[in-house]
Amino acid sequence: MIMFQDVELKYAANEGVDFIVSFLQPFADSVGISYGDAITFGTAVGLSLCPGAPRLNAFVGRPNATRAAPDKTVPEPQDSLTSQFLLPHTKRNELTLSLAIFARMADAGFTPTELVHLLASHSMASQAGVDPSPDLLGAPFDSTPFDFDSQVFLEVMLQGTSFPAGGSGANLGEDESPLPGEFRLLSDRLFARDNRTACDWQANALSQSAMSSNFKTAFTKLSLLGQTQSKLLDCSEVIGTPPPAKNAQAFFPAGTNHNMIEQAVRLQSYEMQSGY
Ligand code: HEM
Ligand SMILES: [Ca+2]
Repeated sequence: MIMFQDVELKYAANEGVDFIVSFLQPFADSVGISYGDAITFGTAVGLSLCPGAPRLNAFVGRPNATRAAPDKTVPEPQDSLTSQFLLPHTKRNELTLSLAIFARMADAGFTPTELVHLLASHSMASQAGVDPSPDLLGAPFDSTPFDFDSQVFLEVMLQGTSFPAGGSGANLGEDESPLPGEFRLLSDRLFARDNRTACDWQANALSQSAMSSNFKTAFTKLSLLGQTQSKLLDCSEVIGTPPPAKNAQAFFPAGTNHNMIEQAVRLQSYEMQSGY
């Protein structure tokens, strides 16, 4: 991504990544480490400051990429979970060829369960490009964007009620959220309700400690993708210990309650039933 940014930053799915690339590249160049090491080591150092996050391993010594990744491998929030089909978007009347998210993750060796585990990252995440309205710059995916916690898993299970004020409403890849100012990705809504991922999603909603350690395992795998672990140096000891989680478990934000939970287990495939 950094090595071949001239090519890869033009891919639609990478919109918004340019900022961190322009920060990490000069940093990696000045200290003489590869871009892959800068990304994974930076993630471990960054998360060590976040309440509730796991203490990540830090392996270093990756070589730089030798060619650009092809386009259409990174899922977008408007993509379907399984099938490739033309997704009509009611508001803009545009047609988009949808990727099959589970298949693209499988290409990289990740199961739907591991994808859910990686999505703990959306507990400390916000959007800028799905709805580019200035008021929604940094609109978070859960009510606690500075905590690595189970909130995103609980809150995405709540019934959506409205699009955030100040935004342009139903954007491609956007879904109604349950809280003012909160932004929901359509793909996250589907993961929480599809029978292949709903149980893993609920397990993460119910347990802060399992959510955190699940992420650590899946992220270690992600950080070693395409690498031989024995050829890398384990520098994990220099990574600090993150502060403990502020809450032992997820809570219902003000104005929400258990009756708003859309719990899914039995549906054959939520995306089929709801027409996505
Ligand atoms: C199906 C898979 C996924 C989809 C469709 C998806 C989609 C998105 C979108 C649309 C945004 C907002 C980008 C913007 O508007 O600026 C976002 C933010 C983010 N995502 Fe994902 N994501 C997925 C998986 C992941 C995974 C596996 C990780 C990490 C391992 C991750 C980490 C993040 C982070 C950290 C942000 C926040 C960036 C920021 O706050 O600037 N996502 N994601
Ligand atoms: Ca959070």
